[in-house]
Formats: sequence, structure tokens, C-alpha cells
Amino acid sequence: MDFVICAGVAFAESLLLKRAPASLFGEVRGSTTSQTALTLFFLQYLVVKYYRIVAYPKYVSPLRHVPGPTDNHPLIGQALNLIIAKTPTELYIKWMRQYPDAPFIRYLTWANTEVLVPNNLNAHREVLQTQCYSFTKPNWFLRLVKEVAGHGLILMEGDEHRAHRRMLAGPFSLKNIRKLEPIFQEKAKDICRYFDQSIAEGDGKRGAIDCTTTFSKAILDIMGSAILGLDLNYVKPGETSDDVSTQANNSNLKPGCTFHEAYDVFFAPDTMGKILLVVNGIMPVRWLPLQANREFLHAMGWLNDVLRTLIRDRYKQVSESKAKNEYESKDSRDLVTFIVEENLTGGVTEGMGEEEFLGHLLEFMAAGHDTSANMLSWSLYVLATNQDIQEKLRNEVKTLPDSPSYTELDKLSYLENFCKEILRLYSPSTTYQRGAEHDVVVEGVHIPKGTLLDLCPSVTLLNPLIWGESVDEVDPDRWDSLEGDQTSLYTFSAFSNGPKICIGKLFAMFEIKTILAEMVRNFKFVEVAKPFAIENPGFTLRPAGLEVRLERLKGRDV
Ligand code: HEM
Repeated sequence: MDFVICAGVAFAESLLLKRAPASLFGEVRGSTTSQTALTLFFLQYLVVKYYRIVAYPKYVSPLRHVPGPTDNHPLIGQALNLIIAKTPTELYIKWMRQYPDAPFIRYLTWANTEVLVPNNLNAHREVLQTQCYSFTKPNWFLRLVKEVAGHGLILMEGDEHRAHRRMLAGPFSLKNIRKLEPIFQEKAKDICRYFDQSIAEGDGKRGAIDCTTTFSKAILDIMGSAILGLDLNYVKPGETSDDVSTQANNSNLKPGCTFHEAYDVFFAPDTMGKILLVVNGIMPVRWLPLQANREFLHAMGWLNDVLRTLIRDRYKQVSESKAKNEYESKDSRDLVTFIVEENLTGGVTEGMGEEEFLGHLLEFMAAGHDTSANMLSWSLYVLATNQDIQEKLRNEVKTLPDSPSYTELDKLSYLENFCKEILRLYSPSTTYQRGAEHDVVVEGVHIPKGTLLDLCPSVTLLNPLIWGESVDEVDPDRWDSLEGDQTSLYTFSAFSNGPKICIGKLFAMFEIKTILAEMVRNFKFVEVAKPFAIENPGFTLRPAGLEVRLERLKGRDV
């Protein structure tokens, strides 16, 4: 924008100079209009950039007194520090602990753009609930998400967002989530059979599981059945990993890629893939003839085609059998079928167009996949490194019947506490973004229109002012005796809060509890097999390469 304005102004100025009396600007009149315009453009552009990058954040911005890190790079503030940090949240946690009382923390990023991090509970309440629609998704984030998730809930704002949340409330209600019991139970058993296979392929007593890959595939299977009505069967015992990558079990899908490969391009790209993902948020770079771009465009094209075909086929199937009076609505219908049925009969999803439908599917698959898989990986990490907690959890889940229902799982208080403690210590969602729609005042801080905000769940989940000295310890029992700020909705921020709270919260908790219960009552998680790193940059807290050794417990058979 600065570029265009400076170019326009420089051109107008050069024309004016041409007409000025020769005695005033003799030198300038000697040069051509384009030379003058170019010189004026560069000078003005430099001044504007100096003001924006150096003078504004330091001397003019109303946010300049908000506390924050001072070890800034002169041009890119904390951008590089965030990229080379050990985890995507390391620096946010450090800043929160440095300025525990501040409502906001301010840091600088590319070209010294200011970013605010809501820090105390009131600031979270204002941004997520009270003034929710004053803080919308910023443009760079829209570009980034739209590439993979189309136009779904995450990108919608205001009335459109409210209308679509209403349409989707049914499929994500407790009543509907209960219908997914058989899908979750079956997949939990498949995972255990897969573990058995890994033990059998080893020395017959002990196996090792690559958590990130296994759970990523298992969760995709669940999403395939529950959301799309497809049997993906990535984690199916009896199949080697080679069989899995051919997607042999779903021959109806377009060849050339798999869901697992497609999402790996986004959630676990190589270094070039990561750079392009970030830079494309700032300026379009997908046209560059690079291998990482080709892989990305191929994967996303495949995903869009497959889901669009699925939507059209499902409409056709349902409407044709309805026309013949042969249609029977299944009680355990998946989300696609639910939306199609409601749409055809003037139900709650009436008016949802194909683009929005596609956007929702792309988003559910992306938003519910890596988050849940990482939560399971971190659960195994904690179990393998805390045998007493594992024993306590096992004693509780041992009481469950063979295929536990939602109600039976919901009654287990230690399982609930364990899940919350995993989300507290290892929030799968690292940061999510907002931008101020207009000037707004929160907690006495004047936030100018266009200011960027980073919300980081760990800022409240790992805050020593809220959790005390034991903040970094694993202690599921703490959830039995919450007091003060620990009871606030805004403290438990792993699923966010307010009108944009995660729509899949119930789905995720039920799915994870079912899988955890089945794993813990059948296997002992002995130790972490080797060192691993946390992926950074990353949208989720991904323990890349986490491997856990396990043994089957005697006396149980899946
Ligand atoms: C442990 C698992 C999960 C975690 C930690 C999680 C976390 C979150 C968070 C923090 C947000 C807020 C993002 C923002 O406001 O920008 C969110 C939104 C969302 N999540 Fe989840 N999520 C999980 C599972 C799921 C599942 C299973 C689904 C779908 C099946 C899902 C679908 C969505 C959608 C569609 C949104 C956008 C909601 C809106 O803007 O109205 N999530 N999630």
C-alpha cells in the first residue's frame, strides 16, 4: 500500500515540478519526468518506511508503553527468535512469567509490526467474549488458512459466523456425539491391535510406537468415518505401513494422494515447505516453480477434488433414494450425510452452499486432526514418564465394560482430570490470531484499528500466578480442588472461549477418552524410547519423533 501511495504522490509531484517556474527548480526541470518521479518516490518511500519501522513503534504508537521483550532485532523484532525457539510457545511463556501482572504483552515482528498478547484473564474475556466480533482474523492469517481450509467457520465473522454455528450446532451436540460411540470404540480397538502387531514384530514382549504418526493416522480414520462417512483404515492391523500409503481400503477415492499425505504437507512440511507457508501469508508465492509448492498445490487440489466429489455424490445418493421412497435415515449418520439430509428437507442446514459446505469439511478435517493426535501423543509421553499416574488411571479404567459408552466414560473423574492436565501442560493449540476491526479499549489499553493479537492458551494454562509453584508439575488431582482464578472459564483456554470456542470440544474429549481408556487397560507404557523435538514453527504442539515403548498387560484380550 505504501508503495502504491508513494508512487502516485511522486508522479503527481514530478508533473507539478515540470510546470513550476524555471528560476525555482532549474535543476529538476532539466531531468525527465520519470527520473524526477523515481527520485521522489525513493526518497518518500524511505521516509515513510523509516517512520513505520523505526519511529512509529518507538516514539508514536499508543502501545509503546505496553511491556514486552526488549532484545529486538532492529528490523524484525522477535520474528526470528520465535522461529528458532525450542517450541512454538516457549517465548510467550517466558514473557508471561516476566510480566505476570500486565493485561497485555507487546512484541514486535516483521518490519517491527506490533503484536499484542492478551496476558491476564480480563484481557482474554474481553477479546474472546465481550468484544469478540471487534477482533477478527487478520488478513495474513486468512490467506494462510484459506489455502488449506477454504471458507468455513474459522474464516467467518459476525452474522455469517452466527448463522453457520447455528447450522452446525446439531451435528456437534451431545445427542449426536453419543451416536459416534461405535466408531470411537472400534478405532480404539484397532489401535490396540496395531500395538499388538508392533510387539509381535519385535521380540514378542515389548514394542515401540511412533506416537505422532500412529495417532495422526488413527485420528484421520475417525474423522473419515465420523465426518465424511468413509472407511479410510490407515491404522488397520494386518496391514504394513506400505499397504497403508496406497490407501488400498478406499479404492473409490481419487488416486494420486492420500488424506494422510495431504495433511502431512501442511502439518509436517520440510524446511522449504515451512518457509513458503509463512511467506505466503505475507505475499503470494505459490506460483514459484519449487518442489515444495508443487507438492502443496497437488495435495490441496486432491483434497478439494475428493471432498467436492463426496458432497455431490452424497446429495445424489440421498435425493435419488428419497425420490424412490427408499431412503432410510441412519441413526449413526456422519456429518456429511447429516448436512445433506437437513439441507434437502429444509432443516437446520438449509441455505448452506457448496463452497461453505466444502469449507466446513476442510476445516473440521484440519482443525480436529493434528490437535487430537498430539493430545494422544502427549498423553502417552506423560504416562510413560509417570508410572504412578499410569497405575492410578489404569485402576479407574479397569472398571469399565468392554465397549464403554459416553455416560460410562463421563463418570470417570481421574480420566477427566488426566485429560485436562494434558491440555494444561501441552495445549495442542499453540497460538491463534486476531486483528482489531476498529479502535478499541481493553483493560485501559488503547488498541488502534489493525493491531494484531496473538492468543496463546499456555499464557493462562501455565501461569504461576494462577497455578502456584506446582505450575509445571504433572498433577491430575489438582483439578479436584480448584480455587480462585483456577475456576475461571478463561483459565482453561485449550479450546478457546466465547462464540468462537472450538465446536469440536465434546467430540475431541469423547474420542480421546475412549482411546485412552482402551490403551491404558491393555498396555503398560514403559518408557520414552529416544529423545525427540517439538516441531517449530507449528500450529500445534507436535512432539515429532516421540517413540514410546510398551508391553501388553496380562489377562486382557482385544
Ligand atoms: C484436542 C483437540 C482440539 C483442540 C485443542 C482444539 C482447539 C481449538 C481452538 C483453540 C480453537 C479456537 C481457534 C480460534 O479461535 O482461532 C478451535 C476452533 C475450532 N475447532 Fe477445535 N480443537 C480440537 C479439536 C477439534 C475437532 C475434533 C474439531 C472438529 C471435528 C474441531 C473443529 C474446530 C473448528 C471448526 C473451529 C472454529 C470454530 C469457530 O471459529 O467458530 N476442533 N479449536
